[in-house]
Amino acid sequence: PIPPRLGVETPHADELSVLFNESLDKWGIDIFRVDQLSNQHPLVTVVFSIFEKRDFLSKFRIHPSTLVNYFTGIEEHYKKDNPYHNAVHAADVTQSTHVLLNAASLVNVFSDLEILASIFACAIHDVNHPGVTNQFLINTENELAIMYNDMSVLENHHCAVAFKLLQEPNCNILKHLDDSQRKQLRKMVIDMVLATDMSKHMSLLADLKTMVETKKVAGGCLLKLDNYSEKMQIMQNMVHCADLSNPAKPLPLSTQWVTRVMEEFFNQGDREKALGLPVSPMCCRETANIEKSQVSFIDFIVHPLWEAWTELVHPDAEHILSTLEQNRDHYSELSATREAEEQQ
Ligand SMILES: COc1ccc(-c2ccn(CCC(=O)N3CCOCC3)n2)cc1OC1CCCC1
Ligand SMILES: [Mg+2]
Ligand SMILES: [Zn+2]
Repeated sequence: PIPPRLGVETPHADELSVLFNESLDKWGIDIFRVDQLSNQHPLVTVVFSIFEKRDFLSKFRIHPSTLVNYFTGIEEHYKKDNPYHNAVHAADVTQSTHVLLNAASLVNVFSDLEILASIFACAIHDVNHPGVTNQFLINTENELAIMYNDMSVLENHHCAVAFKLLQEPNCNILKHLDDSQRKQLRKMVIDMVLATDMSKHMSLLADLKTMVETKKVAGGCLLKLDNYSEKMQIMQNMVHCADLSNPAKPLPLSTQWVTRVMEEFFNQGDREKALGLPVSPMCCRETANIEKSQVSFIDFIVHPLWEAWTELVHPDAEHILSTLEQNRDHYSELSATREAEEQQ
């Protein structure tokens, strides 16, 4: 049976293909509308449409139904009742990276295999996420923390689940890659997914800043990216930027992500309270200051990262950085009014 257009069966196929024709390559597509129009298959349809647009089915000889089978399996392994770490987040990070890859200054920097690896890594980067943080799994001596010795527990798990699923029948999308390509892709995907662990953030950003400095010296072009580690640094930072892109999206999208991540954090806080564990920062629904937390998250983590990325791909990400700065000011004003109200 040939798979449906857009990779999913939906009564809204026409509306969805119009949305993709207009916005698949755009920063700020309404990914929540993609979720609705795709009959709750946002990841399958986003991956299928990106693979088609980049001609990956023929380039890598992937049968459409193998692609649909595999990413349907991946999508099913994203927990639907996670408010934040669900298939919509995976679709969002995947589509965001697809847009970042189209930056003019990144043209001809990456091979098709590197682009395939980046898109694949985003699609699977949080698969089977349990809706709690690494620290929670470590503190509760969860079997995953035991399995991975407290090191990037979630990120190791996401990789393992994704590659195990490839071995299911009619799911091996890498079947027609040669051995060397498959080995390279596997290494690149692991390197990118493990770099989405927040504990790697500071070293990743430091490397990016160094690269931006050397690029400036080299007259502003991304030359000599022939060695693996420099190219991988860019790919890791690109996926990490996409993973931290919520505050840099148009405000109506950003606020929905804030609601979702806070609900997931508060659920964790409830569980920590019930277990008599200390409640993690920002996880207490009674005391958390949502707007204030967003302002510090942006000021200390997201803005420094996007500032460095914007310099690297100058001038292609200026609009993203300015959206981030506008959103930051919005949350800051909200936080000030809330504080003033609480004074009265
Ligand atoms: C929309 O808001 C957010 C969106 C994404 C993040 C975020 C942080 C780190 N990542 C990367 C994955 C990771 O390491 N996580 C996943 C989130 O939980 C912490 C471990 N993602 C944080 C966000 O807000 C902060 C958390 C509450 C207020 C400030
Ligand atoms: Mg993650
Ligand atoms: Zn993520």
